[in-house]
Amino acid sequence: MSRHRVVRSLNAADILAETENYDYDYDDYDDENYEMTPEDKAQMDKGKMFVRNVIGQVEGISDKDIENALWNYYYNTEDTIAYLLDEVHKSKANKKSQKKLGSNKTIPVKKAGSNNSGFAFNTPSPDDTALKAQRQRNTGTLKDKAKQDVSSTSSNASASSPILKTAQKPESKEKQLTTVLLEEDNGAEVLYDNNVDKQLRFDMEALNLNVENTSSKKVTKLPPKISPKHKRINVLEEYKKRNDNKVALNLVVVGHVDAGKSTLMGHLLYLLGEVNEKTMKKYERDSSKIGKSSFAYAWILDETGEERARGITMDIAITKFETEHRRFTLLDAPGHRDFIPNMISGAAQADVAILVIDSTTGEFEAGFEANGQTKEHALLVRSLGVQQLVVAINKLDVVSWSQDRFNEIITKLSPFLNQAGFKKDKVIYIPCSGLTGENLLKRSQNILEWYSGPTLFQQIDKFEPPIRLLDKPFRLSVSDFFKGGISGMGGITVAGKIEAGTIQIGDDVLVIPGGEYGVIKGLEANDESSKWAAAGDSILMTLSGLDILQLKVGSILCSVSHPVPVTSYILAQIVVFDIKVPITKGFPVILHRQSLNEPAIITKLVTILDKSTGEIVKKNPRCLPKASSATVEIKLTNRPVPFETYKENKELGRIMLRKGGETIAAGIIINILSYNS
Ligand SMILES: Nc1nc2c(ncn2[C@@H]2O[C@H](COP(=O)(O)OP(=O)(O)OP(=O)(O)O)[C@@H](O)[C@H]2O)c(=O)[nH]1
Repeated sequence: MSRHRVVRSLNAADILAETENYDYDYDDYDDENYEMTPEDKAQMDKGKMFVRNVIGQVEGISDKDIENALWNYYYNTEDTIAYLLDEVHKSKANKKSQKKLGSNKTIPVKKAGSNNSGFAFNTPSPDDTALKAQRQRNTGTLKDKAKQDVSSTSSNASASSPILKTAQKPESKEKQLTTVLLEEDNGAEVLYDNNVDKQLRFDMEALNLNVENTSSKKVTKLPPKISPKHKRINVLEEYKKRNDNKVALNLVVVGHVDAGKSTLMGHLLYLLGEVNEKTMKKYERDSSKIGKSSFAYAWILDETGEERARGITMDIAITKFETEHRRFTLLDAPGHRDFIPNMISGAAQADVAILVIDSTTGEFEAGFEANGQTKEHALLVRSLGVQQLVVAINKLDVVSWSQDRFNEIITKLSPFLNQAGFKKDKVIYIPCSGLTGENLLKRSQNILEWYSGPTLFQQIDKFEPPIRLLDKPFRLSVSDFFKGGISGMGGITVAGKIEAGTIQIGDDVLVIPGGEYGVIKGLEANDESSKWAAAGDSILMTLSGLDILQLKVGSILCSVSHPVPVTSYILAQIVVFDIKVPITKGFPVILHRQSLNEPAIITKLVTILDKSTGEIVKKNPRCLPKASSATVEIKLTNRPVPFETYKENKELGRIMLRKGGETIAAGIIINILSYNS
């Protein structure tokens, strides 16, 4: 049973009816000379900051435009954002169509008579009027006079807007959408969209923004219309059907350089029949021609010429495979320290991980010491939210399948992994050889005497299903993008993993920063053509109506009705890694969040915390030593970017701090501190 309580069902017509019964003269209202109350001013300032923060510096939207839109929408930031973005979008579309027609003239627009603030609604639609009236009622500025003539107000629809240089048609009544506004018991607002049968949560308190009083009476605009060409899909139902069949998981393979990650996974894919004999023979032939025959299996995943020639993985390779109960998207990460940013971007997409250890004498030790990648990778995947780990103790063929060596490695590794935050029962050690293929799919004869546990294949089939943020607003961190669409269609294609929410063909998505939106024309989820996708899916999405210059790796695509805030100033709780020099105020770092990496400065050391209890041990410390836990203020130095708190979104709320090629700390965003102008 739903725990939501219907507060009120409203549509624009209802509000109009209500307004008609209210006695006032709309023309009598003097917008220009209206004195703002201190409350008005405070609301205006907060709202302006929030709106600017969300849309960023969009060309054509001045502070004055924001103020006027806020004023007209009674400080409702969601409606204001939707309106402003819509206007810019329409303006661009109009410019484009004028170009197509070979005309560079803009359609003349009549000037607004009564508003010289530089901005006016082009077409005060009936609901604008109603809201205005509602505001006037609430501020007590209306004179008790004649009834408003709605039709005359609507026909007086030729005001101009500086952000919209072309003519606009009034929106027809049929197009006005109905929203049922629901209120959650905890005070969070839930918008229930009748048309798409989907719930979207929006809890501004969780963002600590406290921007506006959430009124159960306000009318909220829905996301832009859905193309009638596409029948709406009940994505949650489809998701359930898909997962009833086999649970989908993103698996990252990490470990020190040359530990054998690509060989191990390449060989497993071959044994599973994912690579045919002919291709495998070709890889064997070609790799031996360049004197790298031992890399034949690695070539299944290392596809570029440079990777094959150098014998190292440089970027994340993505492949799919299935076990009896799981459907995996495999992310093979580079081990070399130069490519850690790529590794982070891959690991950020992962639910579970395989940590590959080279058991060869001296090699395990090299990977495990201070500047080896075994420790760093383990810390990184844990900090990025991975809780379940399979440790593949690899290359055991080189050490004669020694049980002693296997145990020695576990003895050294296990305390470290516990310290890094992996629970004992979530870490499983598997002896194997990626080169000979033993204990990958079938039990090795060489370990029968001392090992009776599962093979690698059996163990990964036991990974527990992850918790997906399906009921949160849509979020995707852009990991790549290119011109051209899926299967030859036009547009721009964006790649990334959906961190929260669901989408389907026909939906509009907003790019933050920038505030442009595009319409989803095509989708590929986990390498398969699809009409929908949900949190956890690695997708390709073809968008139309979007300028490619608006996209950047690390940008967030989000739901139009629930944009992600943009800021360059955050409060984070971090765990400091094994660093040589303590962190001090003013420390420059590179901040990583999914595929995003941005220069930043630690501007304030706020507290040192007790690692186990989280209690404050010291306020305003002068430095943060290695292995400490602390809260710090961080400021991005280049540009503001979209951030969400960990409380709001566990996936987007995690960060990583690196300096001089080393990861120095990882943590979570606990507050968004201020907004950028
Ligand atoms: N003897 C033996 N050699 C192995 C085994 N696994 C991998 N190798 C060899 O180790 C070398 C490196 O293997 P890769 O699979 O490229 O290692 P990687 O960890 O993917 O390398 P990066 O991604 O570049 O860090 C190759 O020569 C492999 O043949 C194994 O189980 N036994």
